[in-house]
Amino acid sequence: MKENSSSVSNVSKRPSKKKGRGLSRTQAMHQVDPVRDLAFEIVRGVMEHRRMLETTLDRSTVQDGRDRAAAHRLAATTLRHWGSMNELIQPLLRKEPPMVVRCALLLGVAQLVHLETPPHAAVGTVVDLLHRNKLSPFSGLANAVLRRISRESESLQEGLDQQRLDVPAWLWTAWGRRARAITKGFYQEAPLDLTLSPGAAAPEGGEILLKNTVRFPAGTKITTLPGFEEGDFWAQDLAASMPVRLMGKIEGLKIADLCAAPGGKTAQLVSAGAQVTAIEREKPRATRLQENLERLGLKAEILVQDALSWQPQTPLDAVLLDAPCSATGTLRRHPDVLWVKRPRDVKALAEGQDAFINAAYKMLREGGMLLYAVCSLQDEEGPERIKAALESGLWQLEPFTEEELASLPEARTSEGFFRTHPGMLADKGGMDGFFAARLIKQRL
Ligand SMILES: C[S@@+](CC[C@H](N)C(=O)[O-])C[C@H]1O[C@@H](n2cnc3c(N)ncnc32)[C@H](O)[C@@H]1O
Repeated sequence: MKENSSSVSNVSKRPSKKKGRGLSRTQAMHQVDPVRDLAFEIVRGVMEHRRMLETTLDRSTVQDGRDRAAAHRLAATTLRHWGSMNELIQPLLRKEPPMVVRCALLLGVAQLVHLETPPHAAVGTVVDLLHRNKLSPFSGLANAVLRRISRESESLQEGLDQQRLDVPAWLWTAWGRRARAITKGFYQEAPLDLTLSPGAAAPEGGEILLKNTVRFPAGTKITTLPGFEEGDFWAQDLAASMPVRLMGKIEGLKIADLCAAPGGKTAQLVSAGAQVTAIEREKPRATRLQENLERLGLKAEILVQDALSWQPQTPLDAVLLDAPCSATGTLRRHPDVLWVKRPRDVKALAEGQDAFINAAYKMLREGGMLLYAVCSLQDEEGPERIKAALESGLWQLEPFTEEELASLPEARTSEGFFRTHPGMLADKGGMDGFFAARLIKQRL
């Protein structure tokens, strides 16, 4: 499957003008290629250290926005197709190369097989990358493997079950019958969905998906759209906009948004007329939430604290819990999640989600509503959490009705939960994976 990546295919290395002091001639010749260097760092971070892609990007000294975007795209493509590309090179290796070399090789394969980079550039830049990283002994191997792939990629790919290979076994099993559709969905780059501020007109050129949600093609920069500075909209995937919609009429209600930053759902709650307390534990993220609301001209009480230990002065009408989760629903944007998360992370997150549900119980008035949501595809973080909450006897499920989900009927489960995955709405560009359920507080 080819991905559209003019940015990477057009970026060639920039040979250094001057010889660096103390560098060998070869190193000096090949010292500047910020895109591949950053992509290499990102992929190594994920595969060697289980470090999230965004963490490496945040730490990077590469400033140029186009270089960062091209590096992100190259790294994301490599991570998305890691499993099948690994299988592709396997028969061409006589010995197992160290992981660092494998990262460089697969960056090359991604360029050849998925990004339409001209073979001489893909091979040459990987060889240079190895030289720059004191891995020159592997340059012959890279040359041989990548040249062979560039000549024979079609026949070498024959019979490979790409989708199956690109997903770690534990996730493939956990996704069950949804696995193929999910994988096909996450191969696509996510479009840009905007939620419109009350009364704002949609910027031209978008496709209206639902009331107040407009879709622009993948790669659209939100800051370049007219109306951004004026606060006419914010970025929010269609699926992510659904939990608040599913809270129904909330005008005038006292609501806490327990895990609030960067604030997409807080903005929806305030726009719908609720009195909102937004709680966020991380200070920098709370600052971002504040800035986002200011741009949109919306007001909420923002508290920087641990929602697990917060108690309102008077019981609340509703709580929105967009709980910390494995984020497997966001694989289109974050393919690193595939390789960073482990089954034990999901287990620990599920325990945390139960703790948040119990904390929410103490905040609500009797009959108050908990809207539970996670951007996860895992049963343990979705239906299983709700089943556990119901078994406690503290809650009653208020199923989402057919009318409430008339615009997305395939997202309604037989239990009355909301559940999406990246393969849904495929003809319009897909959507994130989300789970949501509505619980009502019962008397003890
Ligand atoms: C899934 S994100 C929330 C996205 C947000 N609801 C939105 O729509 O923009 C989870 C957030 O919860 C925050 N968080 C995690 N644990 C928390 C806690 N114990 N108390 C408050 N916030 C927490 C994280 O810092 C993160 O910003």
